[in-house]
Amino acid sequence: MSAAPGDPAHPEPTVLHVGGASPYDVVVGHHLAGRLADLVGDALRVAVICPEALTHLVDDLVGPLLDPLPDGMDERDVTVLAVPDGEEAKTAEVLVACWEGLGEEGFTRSDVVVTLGGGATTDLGGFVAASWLRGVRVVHVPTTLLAMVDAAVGGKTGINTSSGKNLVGAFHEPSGVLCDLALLKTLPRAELVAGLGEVVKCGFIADPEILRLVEETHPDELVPGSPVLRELVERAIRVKIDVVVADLRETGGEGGHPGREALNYGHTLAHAIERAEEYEVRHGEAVAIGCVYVAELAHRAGSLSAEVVERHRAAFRRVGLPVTYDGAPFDVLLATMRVDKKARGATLRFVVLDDVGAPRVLAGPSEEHLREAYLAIGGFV
Ligand SMILES: NC(=O)c1ccc[n+]([C@@H]2O[C@H](COP(=O)([O-])OP(=O)(O)OC[C@H]3O[C@@H](n4cnc5c(N)ncnc54)[C@H](O)[C@@H]3O)[C@@H](O)[C@H]2O)c1
Ligand SMILES: O=C(O)C(=O)C[C@@H](O)[C@H](O)[C@H](O)COP(=O)(O)O
Ligand SMILES: [Zn+2]
Repeated sequence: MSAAPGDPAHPEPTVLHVGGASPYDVVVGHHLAGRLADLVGDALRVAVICPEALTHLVDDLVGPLLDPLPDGMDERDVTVLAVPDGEEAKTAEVLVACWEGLGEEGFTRSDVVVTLGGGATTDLGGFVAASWLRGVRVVHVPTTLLAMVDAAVGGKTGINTSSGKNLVGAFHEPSGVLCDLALLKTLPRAELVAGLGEVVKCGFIADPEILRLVEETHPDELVPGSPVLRELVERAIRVKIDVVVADLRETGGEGGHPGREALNYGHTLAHAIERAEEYEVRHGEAVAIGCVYVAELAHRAGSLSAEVVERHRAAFRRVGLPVTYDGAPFDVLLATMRVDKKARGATLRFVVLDDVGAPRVLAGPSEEHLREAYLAIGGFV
């Protein structure tokens, strides 16, 4: 993450502004560590929440926070709170351990949490910041494609419980997000591909140009450093920003648009699959399966053409994501889907499409359609 100003191989950073009551910027570019100091400002204490496996990235990130110190500051304490990798970090036990860490440091309301990691880390670290002293500042430095295009933006934070995914959390917007594309170079291919699941999702719910790029680009070109990957990243972030600015707290959209729930496209089944697989399946992979499932459901409910259903299969497959699932009986998944956040009482609600870019909520689909759609993605009842 060392600074490389004016690097001719990389264009200037793109600054994407998120408006609203707590505005902030999402910066996309290369070698952005130098920008962290401005975001941290005059905080005396900084806690970096980071998976153990990525702590080697911390020195480059925090170096500019310590040298030079802001005018008038003669010391700054930087603490690293190392957390378990991936989904294992999103537990009540790890949350409590982070609170204890902040308590030991005497963390006050003017101090800042920095998250460095994938979406599991930004979800956990964001919730630590949301809950400590009822809310301290957080800056996200996402290190996976998925966290850059989705998890770090928009202020949804949380952890899992034994009943399911993200069932405890808060809306807590970051003070800034630094998407340093240089960090993606060490990301395993399977993790990059998982991030493309959320990118393709954004294509279906709001930006057909994303689909065109995916359909016309050879998948081998979707690598860190490629202009097309950068364009996909920026387009997906723009989709997310537009949605969260209009409906930060997921209270609903206007004119039939589902509002923020649109970003949950494919997630009702995806979260149930993740739980059934004890989080051994990547989130982005489960989202791909979940999107194909809900496309099949919409088709049966009479809203989506067979052609667009097949376009789902082709687009997710093209980037290397799964589009079938047969790991759990339908009733097991249905039981988990009943505690999805979009459900209301006994009524299941899904985000479906009438067409590309035209999402809406389907409430209370028939159990027959739910089962048929599961069979259509290779499942069993
Ligand atoms: N809050 C939101 O709006 C939101 C949106 C989407 C997803 N999510 C959540 O995000 C999580 C998934 O995030 P994810 O896909 O980033 O997974 P993740 O955080 O589990 O990271 C995946 C793996 O990549 C490794 N890794 C991360 N950065 C790396 C790098 N630069 N080089 C090498 N290895 C690296 C991690 O150590 C981990 O093993 C899920 O919990 C999901 O629910 C939240
Ligand atoms: O930001 C949102 O809103 C989303 O729904 C984005 C999803 O990609 C993300 O996985 C989110 O964490 C799901 O939220 P949840 O409310 O279903 O837990
Ligand atoms: Zn998601």
